Amino acid sequence: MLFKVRMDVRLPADMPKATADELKRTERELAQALQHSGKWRHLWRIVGQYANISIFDVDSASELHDLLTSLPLFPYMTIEVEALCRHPSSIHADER
Ligand SMILES: O=C(O)C[C@H]1C=CC(=O)O1
Repeated sequence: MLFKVRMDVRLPADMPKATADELKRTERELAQALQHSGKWRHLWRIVGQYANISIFDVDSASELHDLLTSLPLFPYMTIEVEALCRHPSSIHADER
């Protein structure tokens, strides 16, 4: 199942830089592992915002929920999810 996910990150202004840096480091490690696994198919920065648009390929909505809530930055993110399916006019036959 494909999902489009928008994540907006807002770290508290008074969060120590070392804490923020460690959160971002662990977030990057997990995000890259999930990309290597094929679960996190696309990760795009939204220009000018501390936000991203991502495409996830997971087996269920529950799996996506578990994955998103496991992200180190989850407590500091607002997340919007939209389910996707194949467009009948798409020329990309491999899309599910
Ligand atoms: O920077 C972000 O958009 C938030 C989050 C998503 C991947 C990652 O490494 O951090």
